[in-house]
Parts: sequence; structure tokens; C-alpha cells
Amino acid sequence: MSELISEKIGLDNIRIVLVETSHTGNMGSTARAMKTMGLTNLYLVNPLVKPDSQAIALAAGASDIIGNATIVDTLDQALEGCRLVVGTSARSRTLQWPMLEPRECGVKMSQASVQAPVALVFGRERVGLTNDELQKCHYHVAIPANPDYSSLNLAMAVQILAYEIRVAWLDQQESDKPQPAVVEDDVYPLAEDLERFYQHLESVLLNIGFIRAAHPGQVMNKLRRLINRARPESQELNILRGILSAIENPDTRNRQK
Ligand SMILES: C[S@@+](CC[C@H](N)C(=O)[O-])C[C@H]1O[C@@H](n2cnc3c(N)ncnc32)[C@H](O)[C@@H]1O
Repeated sequence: MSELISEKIGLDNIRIVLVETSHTGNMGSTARAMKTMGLTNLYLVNPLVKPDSQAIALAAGASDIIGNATIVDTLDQALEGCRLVVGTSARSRTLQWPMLEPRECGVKMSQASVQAPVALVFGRERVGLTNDELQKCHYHVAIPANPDYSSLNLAMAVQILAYEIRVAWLDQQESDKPQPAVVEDDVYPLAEDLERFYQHLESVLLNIGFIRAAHPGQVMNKLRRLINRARPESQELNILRGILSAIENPDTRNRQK
């Protein structure tokens, strides 16, 4: 595989997503962290400040990454078209999610990006990512820092995880090991298809009275975790959608008997 082609189909498919960033310096330092590791795709979700001269100054030679950043209103928009989403968090949450070590995260992202766009999502400087945002991710990754002081500066967290992606990518390019098996690029559903499935599931569970709107509890969160852990393929997700439609539409059910 030539350097040119592999760069195009690998690192270019990796999105670094920053959610509601409030310091332009962090945008600049993130751009620099990305470019040094060969990453180019920066997404800013509802940034609280617009990239300014401080962002450009801290980006140094990477201001093109800031200039080409995609600015969107919602995290769902930033994840459109992605088939693997990893969320980052310094602290463990009430509902534990499948976890990756930074090294595993690098390998998974590097391998999956050969097939399709993937996203690594970073949170707000003060409060990180919300539980809802983290539940849109297949996996979480935590940099195993000092347990007494584990919260890194946003751009430094980007640097460490981008480095792990670089190491895995170089290993993939240079080793004599066989490349990951080539699979159809639509084997896993898009992030937006998964979201539509979760909305469909929730609406059916509300309609049949399994979830009560006034007291939904943790059912949907736990189902999201279960389904994310299983990582259904597109065809399997279609079967689940079909089951939901059959529950909703008794006429179809009778016809199939
Ligand atoms: C300053 S931290 C936010 C800290 C926030 N108080 C919290 O508890 O999530 C900003 C972002 O940097 C990333 N980050 C910081 N430390 C991290 C760590 N140890 N592991 C993974 N990501 C980290 C995460 O994306 C986090 O949302």
C-alpha cells in the first residue's frame, strides 16, 4: 500500500471531536497536537467561543487544521457517517461502559479507520462529557493518570491519544503482519442509524408500557450499554428494527403467520 493511499484511507478518516470548548487556546493546541500526529479532521461541536488569534498562535504551523475545522451544533452531527465512536473521560461514571486502554484505543481507531470514518470525542474543560454524550459512544477511554489528580488539560489529552493512534498506525504500515481483514465498509451501522434505532426502541417500550414516561429509570441507558457491547452489524440492527416494527404493526404480524 503506498504511503499516499494509506494516509488517505487511514488517518484522514479519524475525527477529533471537541464538545463545547470554551478556551480558544485549547483549540489551537489541539490542532498542533493533531497535526504532529498526522491527523487533520477537527470537529467543533457548539464551541462556546470562536477560534481567534490565540487559537492561531497556539496552533503554530497547524492553523490550517483550525481553518478547515467543521463546526456543528450537535454531537450527533459530528458523528454522522461514523461507524466507531470512542468517548474520553478522566473519571468513571455511575454506569460503567466498555473501556479501552489508550493503546487499545489507538489500535482500534487506526484499524477501523481503514474502512470508515471514526470519531474520538473530548469533553468540556470544566465538566467533561455528559452521560448522554458518553452513551452515544461504543467505548470509553481513560488515560491512567495519577488517581489523585487525573484530569489532564484538554489539548494534552488529545496529544496523548493522538500519539497512540500514530503509534498503532505506524505499526500497521510498517510491520510485516497482515493488515486487518478487509470487510465490507457497511458491516457496522452508522452512528445516526444506531441513534434512530434507540429512538425507535424507546418509543416502542413507551407504547407497550414497559417504560413509563414519568419514571423512565435507567432502562434505556442499560439497553444502550448492552447493544453497544454487542456491537451489532447493520443486518442485525435491521432485524431488531424489523421486530420493533412488527410489535408496532399487528397487521404485518398477522400477514407473516
Ligand atoms: C479538563 S478535562 C474535563 C474534566 C472534567 N472535570 C471531568 O471530570 O470530566 C477535559 C477533557 O479532557 C479529556 N481528558 C482529561 N483527562 C483525561 C483522562 N485522564 N483520560 C481521558 N480523557 C481525559 C476528556 O475529554 C475531558 O472531557
